[in-house]
Amino acid sequence: KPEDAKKENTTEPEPAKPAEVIKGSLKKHEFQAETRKLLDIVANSLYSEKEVFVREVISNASDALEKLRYLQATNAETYAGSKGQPLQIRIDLDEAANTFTVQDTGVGMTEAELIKNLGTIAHSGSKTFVAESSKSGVSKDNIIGQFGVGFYSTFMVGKTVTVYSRSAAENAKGYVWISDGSGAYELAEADNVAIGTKIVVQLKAEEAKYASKTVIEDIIRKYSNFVGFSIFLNNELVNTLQPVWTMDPKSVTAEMHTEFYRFIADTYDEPTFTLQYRTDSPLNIRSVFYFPQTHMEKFGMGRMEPGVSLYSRKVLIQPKSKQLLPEWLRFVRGVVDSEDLPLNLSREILQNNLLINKLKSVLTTRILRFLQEQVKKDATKYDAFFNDFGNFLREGVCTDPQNKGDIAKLLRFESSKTEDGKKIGLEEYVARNASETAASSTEAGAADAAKDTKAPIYYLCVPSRELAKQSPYFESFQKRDIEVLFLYEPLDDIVMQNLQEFAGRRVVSIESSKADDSKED
Ligand SMILES: Nc1nc(Cl)c2cnn(Cc3ccc(Br)cc3F)c2n1
Repeated sequence: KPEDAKKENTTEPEPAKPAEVIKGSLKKHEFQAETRKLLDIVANSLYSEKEVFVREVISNASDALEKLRYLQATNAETYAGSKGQPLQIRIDLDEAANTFTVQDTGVGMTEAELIKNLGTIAHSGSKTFVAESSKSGVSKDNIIGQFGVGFYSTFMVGKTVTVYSRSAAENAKGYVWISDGSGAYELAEADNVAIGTKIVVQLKAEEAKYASKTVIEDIIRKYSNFVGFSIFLNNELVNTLQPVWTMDPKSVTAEMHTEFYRFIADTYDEPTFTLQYRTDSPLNIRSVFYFPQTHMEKFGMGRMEPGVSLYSRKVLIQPKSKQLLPEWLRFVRGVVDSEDLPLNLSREILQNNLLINKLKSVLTTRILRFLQEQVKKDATKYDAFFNDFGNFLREGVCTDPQNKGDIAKLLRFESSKTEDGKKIGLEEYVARNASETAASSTEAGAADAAKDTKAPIYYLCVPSRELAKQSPYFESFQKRDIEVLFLYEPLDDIVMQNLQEFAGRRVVSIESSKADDSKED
């Protein structure tokens, strides 16, 4: 695990091993037509950014390590031979030779798997794959990862790819697989092949940047920073941050959250609030959300980008996704990881959208409940947060009808009965004006009558308390000791018009005709 590797010194010089040697002669194999079509798509048109080949080979390596760890635990005797090796991923770059090499000490491949792994996958998925990948709404980059055909993305940047692999099963032989990504590959037995898989990409001349350490380091940090195995780049440990969202919340310290928050939010402040949320139903979710201390929109510095990234099994799928939370929650930073989001082609894209929408509504509800808990926990701290972020919540009342009732509970106002500067919420207002019944009940249907029999929530839009006191409208309410909310924020008028009612009570401005009812008592 990366945290274990931290104890090992991070620049571990790898003892030189004898180079692999081909045994016998290379045998040529033609790809089946199916496979070739699929692999052409992968190597040429599928990915929006070529850099994702790094993510794909690291994900395959991570899966191979995961698989070996499982087999060592369940078939100890068969896999005893591999016990000596640390489970890790090494990437070595050679600018002179213009090569990118990734090696894992994972379960490795037998000769049959080297042949099968590309063929069958292509065979099983290629029709749906080709059909869906053209219309898929979800970013295509992630679909390949599911097939493990991600390996073939190396041909986006490689003119020749050589794979050395030896299965971790006892007495397995080592093999070498070579291809230029066209219709064929060569295969032979080889000596000095370490258990696991080593992929040597001879880079195209125009892709030499992928032999640069800084380029590859940035790509690893972007996509694969939380892979559960140590990743060494030119013998230096790269992935040191822990995937806090997958850890037991009790074992994550505030410092770990702050470090992680600063990494994902690319900022230096600390989160005001932290929510770590995990559930297995209605779908698997491991998530963490941070509420920043400050934001730029209040200075009119333009609209903030959403800040929650979508991962699947610790691998970045969609950075700063726009689909995970409603727009008015764009100030929230964090990570959502769900194993249930296969993004693969067997499900209708529509279903994926249903999955994403289900995820969005579960997350939004949980965040609203969390913020309501913060109001009760520390109203002063919450009010400070509300002073800075209140406009996002006001926007939510106006743009998210499904959640507007719950968002309204988070709004805070001064009133004719609060001390100057002190705020209350709508629930508090309702609770202490519950005894009131409205003066007149109309002949309208039962529902309306219910609404009318409960005293409305009265408010006054006014720049300050002093001006409220001078308002002729307010005078009559003051005389009858009826509490009136003071809305100092211009936006609040629109918010209240959008809200219309709360907890079964109409929300009424004392400057409007509707408030006249109260004069009849
Ligand atoms: N690292 C790693 N380890 C394992 Cl166990 C597997 C199994 N499949 N793949 C993908 C793949 C498939 C065919 C060829 Br040729 C190369 C290749 F990387 C793997 N990659």
